Amino acid sequence: MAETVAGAGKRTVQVLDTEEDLAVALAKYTADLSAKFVKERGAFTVVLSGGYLIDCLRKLVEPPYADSVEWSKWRVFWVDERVVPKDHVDSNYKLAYDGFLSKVPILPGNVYAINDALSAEGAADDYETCIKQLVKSNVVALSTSTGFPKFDLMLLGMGPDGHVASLFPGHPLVKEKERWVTFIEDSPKPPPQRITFTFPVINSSAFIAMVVAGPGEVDAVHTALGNSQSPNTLPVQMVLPEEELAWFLDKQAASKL
Ligand SMILES: O=C(O)[C@H](O)[C@@H](O)[C@H](O)[C@H](O)COP(=O)(O)O
Repeated sequence: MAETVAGAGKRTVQVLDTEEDLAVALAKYTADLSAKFVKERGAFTVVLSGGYLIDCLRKLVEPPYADSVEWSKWRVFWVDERVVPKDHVDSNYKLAYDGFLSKVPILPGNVYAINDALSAEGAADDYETCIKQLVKSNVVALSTSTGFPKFDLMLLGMGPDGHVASLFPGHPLVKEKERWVTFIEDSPKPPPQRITFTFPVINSSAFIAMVVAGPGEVDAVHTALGNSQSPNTLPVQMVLPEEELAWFLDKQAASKL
C-alpha cells in the first residue's frame, strides 16, 4: 500500500504475515538503502532506536546480507538513548551492540554512542556538537529545505502510547523546534533520564522505517493509520520524513486496520 502525504514524502505500509517475515522484509529494505546511499554518497548514515527494533534487525546479520552489505561505509547513531553507562542493561547502545553491531564489521570509530560520563543535558549537548561536526565534514548530509541534519535511514519503533524516540504524548519536547538533540529527565517510560533527537531532525531524514509487531501497539497503529479523522495527537502521527515513511507491521499489529 503506497500513498503520497501532502507536503512530505511517500508513505508505504507493509503488513507481513509473521514477525519472521517482517524481519526478512526489514533486512532487505535496509540493505537496499545501504547500497543506494553508498553508491550515491559513499556512506550510509543509519539511526537506531532501542526496544524491540534491534531484534527485528536479526536477518541483516545473516546471509546474504552479512557479506553483501558494505558495512565499512555505515555510520551508526541513536535516535534516543538512556543516560546510563554503556554496559548497563538499560543502555540502547548495549542492546544494539549485543544484538546487532557485534555481529557485523561496522568500524568501531563509525559508531556514535553518547558520552555516558555526562549528565542528560551534557550528553545531549555533546551529541549535538558531534553531529554538527559530522555535518561540517559532510559525513551526515544537511537538509536543504530545513537546515537540519538529513540522516539516510532512521529505524524506529513505537510504544503503545504512540511515542517515538523519547518524544512522549503531551510532553513539551514534542514541540521542540530549534535543538537537534535534547534531553528528558521525566520520561514516562523508564529509565527517566534520556537524550533524544527532536522532530525537526527526525523529519529531515530521508527514509524512516517504522517497525511495529505484536499485540501491544494495535490501538496506536489504528490511530496512526486507520481512517480516523482525529487530530494528530500521538507523536507517531507527526513523523513525516523527506522521502519515505515505510511502515513494517505484522498481522497482529495491523489487526485493527
Ligand atoms: O529507548 C527507548 O525506549 C527506545 O529507543 C524507544 O524509542 C523505543 O523505540 C520505543 O519505546 C518502542 O519500544 P518497544 O519496541 O520496546 O515497544
